[in-house]
Amino acid sequence: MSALVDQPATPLQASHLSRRFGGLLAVADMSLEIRDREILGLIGPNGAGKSTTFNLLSGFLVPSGGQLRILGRDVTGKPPEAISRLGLVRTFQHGSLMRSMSVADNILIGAIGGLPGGGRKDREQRVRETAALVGLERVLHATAGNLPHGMQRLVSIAIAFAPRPRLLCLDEPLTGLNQTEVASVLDMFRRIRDEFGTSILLVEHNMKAVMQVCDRLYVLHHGKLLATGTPQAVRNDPRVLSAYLGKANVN
Ligand SMILES: Nc1ncnc2c1ncn2[C@@H]1O[C@H](COP(=O)(O)OP(=O)(O)OP(=O)(O)O)[C@@H](O)[C@H]1O
Repeated sequence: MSALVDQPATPLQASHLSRRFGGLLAVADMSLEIRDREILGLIGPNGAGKSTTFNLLSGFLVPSGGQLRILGRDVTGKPPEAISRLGLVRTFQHGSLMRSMSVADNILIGAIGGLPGGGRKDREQRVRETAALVGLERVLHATAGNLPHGMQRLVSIAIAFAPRPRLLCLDEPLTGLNQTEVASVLDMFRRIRDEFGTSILLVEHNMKAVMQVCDRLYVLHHGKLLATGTPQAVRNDPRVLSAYLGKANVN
């Protein structure tokens, strides 16, 4: 029997990524991977390099050095559309919805990308299923921009998840949500991981939520990787505690 057994490719692998802005090295020698079916958190104090890393991983910034692979393919320097075609979809910190359109039409925009050969019925079904998953089924026909802030956040997540990406990258999705909303969004993330096999990357400042929902964490500090591991391991890492001291409480 052959010893070479096909291994499923790692969804995302970044090796020694760096990014310079003029004289500032915002991200240096960043190596990380996002594994199958995991919720991965990217955390660190303000200015640590989280957004820059997130933009490098989704193709919105071209790296100054290093390599990026999605599902085993080298996509270093490729534009965001090429990366999203391979199954990585991202959201934006300030939301990514069309305010004057209905919730259903917003989700439809996301669904179309994931159902290139699908007909109207397939798309409508995808919109309904996605709305039900994120808890928007009762406001499908409302104008997105008229919804309360928490629901608008859900619309952004629904648009991103409608094409059923392999990798869902969420930029501060919990900002402005109350405790009840946070709890239900965390449950939704777990369902997306468990029922759809999607890997989720979270950049998030809400430490309590990150510690609850993430399988693994990468901690950045001054543009470099400071620590990685389970929330439990990271929480007890003296280097992490010292990086956060006086800034935010990692617990
Ligand atoms: N477009 C840019 N031009 C110049 N400097 C930049 C640019 N984007 C980010 N930086 C700098 O790079 C460093 C890392 O910034 P980045 O936004 O990635 O950090 P962050 O961890 O996301 O911070 P925050 O938690 O405050 O959002 C900072 O010093 C920032 O000022």
